[in-house]
Amino acid sequence: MAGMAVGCPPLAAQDPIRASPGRAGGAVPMTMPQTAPARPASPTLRPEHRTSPDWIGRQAARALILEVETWPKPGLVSHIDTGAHQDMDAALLRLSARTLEPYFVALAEAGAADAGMDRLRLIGLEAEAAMRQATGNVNTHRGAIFGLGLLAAAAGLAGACAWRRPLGILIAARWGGEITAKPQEAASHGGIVARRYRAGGAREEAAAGMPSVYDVARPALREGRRLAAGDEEAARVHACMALIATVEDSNLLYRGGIDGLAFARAAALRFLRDGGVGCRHWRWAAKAIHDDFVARNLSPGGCADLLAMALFTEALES
Ligand SMILES: CC(C)(COP(=O)(O)OP(=O)(O)OC[C@H]1O[C@@H](n2cnc3c(N)ncnc32)[C@H](O)[C@@H]1O)[C@@H](O)C(=O)NCCC(=O)NCCS
Ligand SMILES: Nc1ncnc2c1ncn2[C@@H]1O[C@H](COP(=O)(O)OP(=O)(O)OP(=O)(O)O)[C@@H](O)[C@H]1O
Repeated sequence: MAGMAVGCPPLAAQDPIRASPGRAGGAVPMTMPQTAPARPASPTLRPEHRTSPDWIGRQAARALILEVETWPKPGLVSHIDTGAHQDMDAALLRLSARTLEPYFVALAEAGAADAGMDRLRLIGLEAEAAMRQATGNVNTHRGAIFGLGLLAAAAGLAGACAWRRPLGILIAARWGGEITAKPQEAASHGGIVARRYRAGGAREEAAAGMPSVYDVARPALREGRRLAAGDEEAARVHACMALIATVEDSNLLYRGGIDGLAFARAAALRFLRDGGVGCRHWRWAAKAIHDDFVARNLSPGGCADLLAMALFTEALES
């Protein structure tokens, strides 16, 4: 794969995270940089054998399963309970993750061949169809297919052209313009929310290079490990709360409107301000927030996806 004649996209003249279409309204400039980007210099990718499409696909499925095996995540499905969801449980999410693995492999291969967004979208739609077939038409991972799928494609492209900077920056530089140019779906829940609240959702996050993954979830995972003496599940809960406190999650907006989003953010922020997973009784504090979300039928599915994406990028970037 490393020998393939694929040219990496030139770096954006400005940091695509700060100057992305989603954030600043302009197209990502595809010229060589004059100055170093603002994001901290690169996590280098792992050795070549660990960037093969098969390995990338396995890591994507593993990240989805790790996300499920995390409790308490406010309103979300886990191995302990189904949160604010009537139509899915942990077993269905695990089945969905396993079903999607070959599609993540295909996306990594397509990325390695420098495919454009049209090709990636076709594979993404096939993955959605396979997910619905396997789950009896339940939307277990639509948002995750999109975000993790783009990261898998970026990992494939990065391996093919020795890209040594974050995968999110590669997404913004290679596919950000095409993601922004595609009209928003009218009938999807994300589309309805985008019109009603001018919320950018999953597409804006991706076109901006996944800032919530790199600037929120990854630092929170590290902080969670420090606070909870290396307890990985605690670190994932800490990162989930950090995401809920900041992300404009279209699932929260669809189910709870502006008030639901504000309630969710305030609860997560209070948890973090009280010490997060460094607090002695953190699990019960998180469980109380989980119960409040369930009582209000709130579920931050976008934050769950972003947590999985953070775990995936940790596995691929050292
Ligand atoms: C862009 C997508 C996510 C459509 O989303 P849309 O905004 O129309 O809304 P929809 O309700 O279907 O899904 C939104 C999902 O995104 C996630 N999400 C919500 N808010 C956010 C956020 N702020 N950041 C990231 N993800 C979020 C949630 O899981 C949510 O369920 C995607 O499903 C799509 O276009 N699929 C077609 C296939 C494709 O293009 N694939 C690309 C290559 S993999
Ligand atoms: N553990 C999880 N629990 C719940 N949702 C998750 C989880 N992990 C990821 N998600 C994301 O949440 C989305 C599903 O959320 P949800 O069921 O709230 O949305 P919906 O199907 O648009 O609408 P509805 O509100 O009618 O159920 C999926 O696209 C998926 O990517």
